[in-house]
Amino acid sequence: MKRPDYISWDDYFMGMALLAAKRSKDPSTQVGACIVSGEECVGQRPNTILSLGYNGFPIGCKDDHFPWDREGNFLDTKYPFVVHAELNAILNAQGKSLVGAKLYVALFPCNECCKAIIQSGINEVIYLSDKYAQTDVVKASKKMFEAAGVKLTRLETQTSKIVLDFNVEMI
Ligand SMILES: Nc1nc(=O)n([C@H]2C[C@H](O)[C@@H](COP(=O)(O)O)O2)cc1CO
Ligand SMILES: [Zn+2]
Repeated sequence: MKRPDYISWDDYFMGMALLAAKRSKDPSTQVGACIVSGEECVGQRPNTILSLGYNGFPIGCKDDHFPWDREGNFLDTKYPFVVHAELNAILNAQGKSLVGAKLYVALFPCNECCKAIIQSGINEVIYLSDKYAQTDVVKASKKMFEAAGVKLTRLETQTSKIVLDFNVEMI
């Protein structure tokens, strides 16, 4: 008989996004994104991970030379420099077609990532938290997603926690 407590596809892909977030050096907010092929992705089997990304500075912009601060003069903060998880995941796909793909991300995408998501052909965004729903950034995103016909799904996970234990001898 099969193991009953295996994780669902949705929890698996959101888990991958959360694991990617662990690579982020942002001291306050770590975000990860996972892009997965959908049923209608040409040349791809469904449920295949196409790309992953997390928030960080662009290649060559060293974490030791660029600021991670949230406050101060604009150029002394992370905001002009950081690449969001969603955009990094799209760019990390390195030209692979994302038409008809799904994007899993913990936090609802901002308006800038929203534009890149729409233009890349991703047609569904699955997220966990919409804690900035009241901001104009998220309102602008929703306006564009709706106009572009991108499906928005808040994920109700089947499991509340997944623990990774590197002590494989214990298995
Ligand atoms: N959807 C998102 N994806 C992201 O990768 N981020 C990143 C940008 C920053 O590095 C960090 C937010 O910083 P803070 O303002 O909470 O200290 O998370 C932020 C959002 C929210 O729109
Ligand atoms: Zn963004």
